[in-house]
Amino acid sequence: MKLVLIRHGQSEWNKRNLFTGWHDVELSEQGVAEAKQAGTLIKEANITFDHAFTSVLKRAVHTLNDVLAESNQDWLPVTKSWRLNERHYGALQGLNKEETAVKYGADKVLQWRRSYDVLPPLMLQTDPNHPSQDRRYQAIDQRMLPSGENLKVTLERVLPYWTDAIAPALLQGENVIVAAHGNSLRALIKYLENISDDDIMAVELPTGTPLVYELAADLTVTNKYYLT
Ligand SMILES: O=C(O)[C@H](O)COP(=O)(O)O
Repeated sequence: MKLVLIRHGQSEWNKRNLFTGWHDVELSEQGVAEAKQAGTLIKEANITFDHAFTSVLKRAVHTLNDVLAESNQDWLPVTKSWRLNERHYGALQGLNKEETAVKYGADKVLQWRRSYDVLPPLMLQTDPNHPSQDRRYQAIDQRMLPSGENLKVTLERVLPYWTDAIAPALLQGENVIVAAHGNSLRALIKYLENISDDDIMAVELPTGTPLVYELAADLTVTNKYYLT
């Protein structure tokens, strides 16, 4: 069976080079075009799905909608979960990445962005943008609400969703698409390909580009390629 991972198309905040995390921004015009193109590529490759998964953030949800529309699979059952959200970027959310590098140093910012286990600076629970203020997240155990996540913490909350929701669909022989985010997908890729904590630092995912995994019956990866 096939597992297709797709990072959302370019968002308005990708375009402005802002740390985004759980902030809910729309796709840019270019991002919509990328999502539609991804759908066309999936159609041309004759890939059909049995189930789709996405996050509760509109840049991923809308990317999935465009992909399904362009590949004529609008009818597909879709399941959304906060566990597929982008990593929470803590107090960095809304800041410009380049300006932050000038202020705190490029090395520090690289560490915040790509190290496996360094946490970004904390977002306080009293912040009006903290997820505890958002209806979508009220069902989450308050102790799990992040104040800033590194890739390790992101993997720890993505993995139960893989095990409980995505893997069971694949194990039934279903083809699955997951439309999510740069870092929630990097976490999944680290797990799927057994990539080390050091090597995952260099793994980057382009926006709006379907990544196809062909999986054996036990879900080991037998082949991997981008549709471009
Ligand atoms: O949340 C963000 O800012 C981006 O979607 C991913 O950012 P990164 O490339 O800094 O991890």
